[in-house]
Amino acid sequence: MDSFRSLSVGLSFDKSVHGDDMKRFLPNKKASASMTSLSAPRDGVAFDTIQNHHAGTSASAPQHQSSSKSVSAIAVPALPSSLQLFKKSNFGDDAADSDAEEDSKATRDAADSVEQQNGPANAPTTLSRHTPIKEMSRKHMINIWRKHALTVKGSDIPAPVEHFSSLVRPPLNVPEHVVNNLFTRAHRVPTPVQMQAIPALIRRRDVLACAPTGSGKTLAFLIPMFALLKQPDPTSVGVRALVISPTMELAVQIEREAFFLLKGGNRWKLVQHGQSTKGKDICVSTPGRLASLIKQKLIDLSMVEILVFDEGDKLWDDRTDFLPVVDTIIAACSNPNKVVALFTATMSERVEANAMSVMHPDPVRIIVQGRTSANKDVEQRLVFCTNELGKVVAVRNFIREGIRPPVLIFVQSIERTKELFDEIKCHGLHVALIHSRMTSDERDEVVLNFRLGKIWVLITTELLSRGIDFKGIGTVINFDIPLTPESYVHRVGRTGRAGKKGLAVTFFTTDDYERLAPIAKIAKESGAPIEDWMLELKVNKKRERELSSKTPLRMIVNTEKRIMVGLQRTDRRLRAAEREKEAEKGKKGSKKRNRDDDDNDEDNEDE
Ligand SMILES: Nc1ncnc2c1ncn2[C@@H]1O[C@H](COP(=O)(O)OP(=O)(O)OP(=O)(O)O)[C@@H](O)[C@H]1O
Repeated sequence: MDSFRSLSVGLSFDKSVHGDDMKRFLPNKKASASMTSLSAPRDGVAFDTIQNHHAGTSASAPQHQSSSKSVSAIAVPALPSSLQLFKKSNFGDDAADSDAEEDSKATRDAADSVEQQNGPANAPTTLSRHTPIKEMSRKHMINIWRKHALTVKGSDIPAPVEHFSSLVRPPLNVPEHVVNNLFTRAHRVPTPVQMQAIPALIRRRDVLACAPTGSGKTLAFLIPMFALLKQPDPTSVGVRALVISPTMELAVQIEREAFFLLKGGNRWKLVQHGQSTKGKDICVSTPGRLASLIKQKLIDLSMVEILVFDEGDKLWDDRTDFLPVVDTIIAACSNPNKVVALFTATMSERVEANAMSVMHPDPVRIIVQGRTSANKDVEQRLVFCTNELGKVVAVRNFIREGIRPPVLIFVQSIERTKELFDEIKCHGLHVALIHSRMTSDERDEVVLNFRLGKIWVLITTELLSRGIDFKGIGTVINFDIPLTPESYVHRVGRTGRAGKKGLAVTFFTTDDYERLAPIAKIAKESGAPIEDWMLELKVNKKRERELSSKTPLRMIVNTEKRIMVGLQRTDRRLRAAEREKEAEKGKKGSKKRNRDDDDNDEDNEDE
């Protein structure tokens, strides 16, 4: 942690270049308040999660306990009826569109009101006052799919949803508070993956969805989760919805989104680590944490009604260590009627087949754009650097010429996060590093500070390559070229999120040529101007597989460390040479002694 304390040094960004970006980081009370709320529940709101025992920060825990005695419930009052967005009896799509301005004002008022109240939870919402959604013709469905580059497979596919206001209407019946909350964020129109995945899951169909990074997959499974669960069930013996994510950081982020959606609803409960799961509704966790809870019999998954694998290709990839753990979890989710869903931005056919083996027959398969395609809102550049030192020079040049902060830099190993941190920290940047060997408290602190804009440049490993939604990341730099095309898609997808534009720069040297072609292909397909020679550097499939699991050896990028390691190596070589010399001398000495002995023997024989 000492390294992080050195980060609050002055900035050296050019204000004329970064004026707009810097404004984002000026103290913003509203943003700070919402940041604080991630770990510190607001008035009248208490929520526990399986992860927040470590996310939570020492400051949050005592507040939490003092605000609620039985610390495991969200207790937010529903909106007063005068502020309900859905008070109109006929809240159709057209009406919603024309009332857009009015709604957003009412929604802001409603949100403010929720913040201020601290009363008991409301009675269940009545949904019958909404008119049912009209049936959609097959032709209209196909038009929507075409318009949004959606490929949808499966039989009897539920009609896509074109506006969030339709969600409250039968047969979807999403709780009103969920939709109210979407409107407070000005989310009115679903993204393509949401359009199709939400109705499919609500109709209890298993779903396999592959859609670009930053296209709203989290809400695509959380919204139907609330519709499927309908009401909190304090009598349930175990959790009813389970979301599995590959990293703790992502699990915490998903919980935050769930927390956002359940505001204003009834007393939904999220599981806290170590607590009994009795009477709890939702659990978001990593496979490792879950497996350990299952082993200790601290979690009952037999009641799970909806099981979601976020970043599912990582969890279902048989080249990773997750698969046996995932098997244990699936075995524990013994309810045969559960709905199973997998969401990702990159899905190979092998992963799809693996996942389908635990789903009901005929799941709805949704692919937006392609199986491994980069987000088109990200401007992608592949930059040749002569060698490792050339990469350091290139990073410095980027910073000097005016980088768009916040910036995320990916390297291939934990060691290299430290090396690069030491190499660029002297440039007066608010720079930090994060990797999986840090404690969860340290990681939380870095992530929070990055979110708050206190850290401008964050150096990381694959740990943050997937799922993490940092608002406003302007630039991603692949300092070390990713090992796989999938990793490339996820890494560059940390920018250009939710319709915003971003820049992703990938450095490569002559040593990286074998890895370049598939990445260049993805960049080209998403509109980057890629030179043909890069696409022609193909390797065969076998070699491609080898490369994907082999981290290349690279020269140390930190000058001090390189000199030190170089000196140590020279020292070791000198000592080895000396030892060899000594050994040689010893050998010669003993040969001579042997010869002398032989001579003596001969002398003796002569005698
Ligand atoms: N319908 C919507 N309209 C506008 N913004 C949205 C909508 N749905 C989600 N968002 C926003 O888009 C951003 C990205 O969403 P999310 O993190 O779910 O993306 P993702 O598809 O899961 O990305 P990744 O593949 O990287 O995990 C979030 O900030 C979210 O609030």
